[in-house]
Amino acid sequence: MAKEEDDDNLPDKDAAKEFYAKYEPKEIIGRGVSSTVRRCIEKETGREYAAKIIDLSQESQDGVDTHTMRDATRQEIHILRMVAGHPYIIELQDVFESETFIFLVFELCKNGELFDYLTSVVTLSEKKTRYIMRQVLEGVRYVQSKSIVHRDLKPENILLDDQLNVKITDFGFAKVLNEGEKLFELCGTPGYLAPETLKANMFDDAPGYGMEVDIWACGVIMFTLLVGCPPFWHRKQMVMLRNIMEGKYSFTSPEWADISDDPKDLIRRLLVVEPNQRISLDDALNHSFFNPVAIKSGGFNARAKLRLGLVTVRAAVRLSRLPHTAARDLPLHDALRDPYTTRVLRKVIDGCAFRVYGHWVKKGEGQNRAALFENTPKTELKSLYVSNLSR
Ligand SMILES: Nc1ncnc2c1ncn2[C@@H]1O[C@H](COP(=O)(O)OP(=O)(O)OP(=O)(O)O)[C@@H](O)[C@H]1O
Repeated sequence: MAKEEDDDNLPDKDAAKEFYAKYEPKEIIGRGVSSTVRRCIEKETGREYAAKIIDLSQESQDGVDTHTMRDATRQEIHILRMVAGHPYIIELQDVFESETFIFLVFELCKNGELFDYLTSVVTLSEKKTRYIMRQVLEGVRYVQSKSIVHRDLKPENILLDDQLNVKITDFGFAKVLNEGEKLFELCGTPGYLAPETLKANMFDDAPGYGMEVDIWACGVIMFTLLVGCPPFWHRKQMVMLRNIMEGKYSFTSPEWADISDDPKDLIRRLLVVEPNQRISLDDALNHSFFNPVAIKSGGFNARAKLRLGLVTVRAAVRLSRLPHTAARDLPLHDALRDPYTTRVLRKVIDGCAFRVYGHWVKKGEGQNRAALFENTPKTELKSLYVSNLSR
């Protein structure tokens, strides 16, 4: 790394003697609105961590009060400590505070954001989605067990460690809820907002929202993982927000044709507009998507037997069709005439297009992978939230 860059970005040494005494900062691995994240090494053990260095003086220049920023960070630290000790939630290892900087030392997630992983693979198989979503739902269940609502769940806030295990992060919008308490502030990222969050902001008589908003966001994430584009996206944001409030999305784009019924059914139950009819996290984790052929030893389970029969028949049909569907047997003129209709080629085309153009070259109406990159409103929403805090 260039020396000037280090000089530019590393906080004054006097400001955080304790941090430098214990850790050796290395290269920058990410940037937030008001923070820089660096890999660092704990001197005593040689273990690697990620240090999020929050520049409070920078916040002051941007017009957000330093004290407000400090208080908001302390609140985030408080919540991070409440949710500590779960395998699918980011572990806060150390905190150092100085006049102008706060250092948060986290466990290092070598595989970065789920968002970037999805970008590199375009879509996830049902199996991978099952693996990731089980961990996400378990992590959120733990958060809820502490009466905390995260309010900003999305693939950017789900990090992956070196084993590709989920680590839910960014508790900047999280809040501890009292029994029966409802919230009204608008905060989060537009495409992931639950209908009740939008209604709480739009209608005076709205009942507010609670922890169910995180379950909705899990539905949006799961949909996005499977097909690589979000369920409610529309190029006009107002239409997208209306789609969310009406729960208007569909499984009609070509990718869904290859996806089985179980994940669709779970998404339908997660994306229920009425929060008290939305599936609970326990029920979501017990859904057949996570237990494909659960046959209990002992008693006869008709449902499981039927499912096993269906899976077996489907597998047999696929095997018998293999010679006709495999790419090596695809007639050249078919492949040239309409390659996108062939699944195996579709995957390759999507992957190439994505790598070349850096965005989704989309066919289905009303959906666009580029939407995944439209995160900028978060900044506006965050400052809205911070200004709410200062009231
Ligand atoms: N523990 C970690 N391990 C590996 N990379 C990380 C870790 N924490 C953050 N990063 C990387 O650093 C980037 C910035 O993280 P940060 O938490 O500052 O982002 P942010 O949530 O966008 O910021 P802000 O809270 O200011 O909005 C992340 O997008 C991620 O790529």
